[in-house]
Amino acid sequence: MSYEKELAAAKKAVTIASRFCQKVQKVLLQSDVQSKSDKSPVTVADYGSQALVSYILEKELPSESFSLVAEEDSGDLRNDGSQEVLQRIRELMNDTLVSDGENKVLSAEDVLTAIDSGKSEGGPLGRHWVLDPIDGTKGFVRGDQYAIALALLDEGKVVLGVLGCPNLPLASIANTDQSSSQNQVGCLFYATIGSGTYMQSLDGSSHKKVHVSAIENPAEASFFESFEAAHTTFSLSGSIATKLGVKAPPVRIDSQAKYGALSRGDGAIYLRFPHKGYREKIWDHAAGCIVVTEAGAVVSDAAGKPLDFSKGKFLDLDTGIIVTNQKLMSLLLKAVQDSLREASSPPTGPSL
Ligand SMILES: Nc1ncnc2c1ncn2[C@@H]1O[C@H](COP(=O)(O)O)[C@@H](OP(=O)(O)O)[C@H]1O
Ligand SMILES: [Mg+2]
Ligand SMILES: [Mg+2]
Ligand SMILES: [Mg+2]
Repeated sequence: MSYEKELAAAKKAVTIASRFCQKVQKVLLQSDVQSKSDKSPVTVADYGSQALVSYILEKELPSESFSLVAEEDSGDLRNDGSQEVLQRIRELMNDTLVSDGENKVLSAEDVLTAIDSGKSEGGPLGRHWVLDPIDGTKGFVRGDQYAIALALLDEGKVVLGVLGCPNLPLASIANTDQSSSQNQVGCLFYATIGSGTYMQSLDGSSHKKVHVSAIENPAEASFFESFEAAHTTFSLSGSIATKLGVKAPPVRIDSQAKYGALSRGDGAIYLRFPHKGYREKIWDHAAGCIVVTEAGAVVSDAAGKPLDFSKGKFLDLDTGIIVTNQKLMSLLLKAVQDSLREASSPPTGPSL
């Protein structure tokens, strides 16, 4: 099955959305950042990116029935107090569309309609686009890493992924300070099922096939995890790394840029252990998962089961997500299960 048309449309959509987000990050105002009902942040860029990706996909693939599962919805933008924010999104988006040669000026209603195309629930049948318009909004607001993550689900399987990482240097971030200024920044990773993973610069100048690290000795491995302590359990990943014999300190960056960095071998392991009660959403992992899998990695939950994207908006998984290459996975799984067992059994004090 070829997904050429869909890949071309997805790359165009993510590239335009990435350029839009780069522009907005430079001029982001405090008033551009809102807080959603779940207390998580959302910005004019999250909304604008979702509207742009939805608009471009529908324009580039007119014939197909369009189903999009996306993180944001227009609810908060439709209430009276949000007219100014909506206008700002519209102006910022139209600037981008004009500078990208798209001869279309969107109205406020067009913006709301485009955002709301993302209301699909996904599921095991048919085709669904899966979009996180800005993954790592906290990183985006902080001026650090974030990603535009777009995937295609076909009959419940992720078959295509495009990951725009506007702030990720083209050079490895293995252990250097990823904000080092001399590097060109802005990467686009893409993969289709069975065809490998490629990385290009956002401006399309450089382009190469990438592969995950082939490290077999954990002592040489480094691992990636969230920047945000609220999103993962640092003590658990630390214990796993120690059991594995990993010497390097963790590389902590926001968003699915971690999957992109792993796909090109910047690190060998990704550990994600959300705190109790958190349910992972498919848009936080679909694109990253195929990008790193097609580059040679294994992605599983803490029980070693592959992630299942066919169950709607949520990933129902065991405890956390672990990623590494084929050679290290059995060692990693054992370290994970030993650490989880230790964490769940209370420390045995001296017998009284
Ligand atoms: N308590 C929590 N545990 C795990 N992930 C969480 C979380 N709260 C939010 N997230 C998710 O973590 C994503 C960012 O991933 P990372 O931690 O790798 O930077 C956020 O995506 P958004 O920024 O799109 O909302 C959000 O969906
Ligand atoms: Mg969010
Ligand atoms: Mg996200
Ligand atoms: Mg998001």
